[in-house]
Amino acid sequence: MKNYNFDDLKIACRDDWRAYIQHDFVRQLGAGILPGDAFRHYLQQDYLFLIHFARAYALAVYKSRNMTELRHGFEGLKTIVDVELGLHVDYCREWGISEDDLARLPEAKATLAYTRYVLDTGNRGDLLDMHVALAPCLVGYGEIANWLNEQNDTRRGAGNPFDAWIAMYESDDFQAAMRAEVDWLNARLATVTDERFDELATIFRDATRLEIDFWQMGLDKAS
Ligand SMILES: Cc1ncc(CN)c(N)n1
Repeated sequence: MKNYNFDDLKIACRDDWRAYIQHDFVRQLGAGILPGDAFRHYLQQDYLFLIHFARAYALAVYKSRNMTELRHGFEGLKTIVDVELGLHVDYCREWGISEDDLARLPEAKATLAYTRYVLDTGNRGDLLDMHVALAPCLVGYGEIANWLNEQNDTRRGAGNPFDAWIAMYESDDFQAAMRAEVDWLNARLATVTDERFDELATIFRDATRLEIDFWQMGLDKAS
């Protein structure tokens, strides 16, 4: 039995993980050339996405068996509600989308598919299944901000209309939440059997594929 860790999940779906982190939507956003309609559609759907993800963290809290697990789930819930959703609503306003607009939004199929997949995985499985399904979201966006900062094409500052988006995910708060999630997963994955790892890798791959669809939804809106 191998001593698994979070990197093994990424290696198990290497191509999908790369397609997610380095998606054209991400590249264009980093270069500041993403069409405004694509970003606006993404922002609107991401508001709905984040509400369901907050519910998924609440489910992780509910499924906790001790204080450590409960605190970990609660910290994830707080990051989404206090940090990400708060910034998101302000950011939407800057892009001409009011809270009333957000409250009336119809949910796109890609949003429905991804959020309900994660909630179903959490309902059906245990806390580890749930956190593995959540990981592409929390860890992926932190990694995307870091990856963008390493690319020559990425423009930072006032010349890039999406600069604040990158700043949100490179922020100390978000990066700390990402590291806490990886540490938590590393500790749990170290003790799983090969069969259990394969089950978890399937969940991780499916959630990653649904992230790719989410980016694509934004790009398709602009075409
Ligand atoms: C679709 C999606 N995935 C991930 C994140 C980062 N929490 C997000 N805001 N939206």
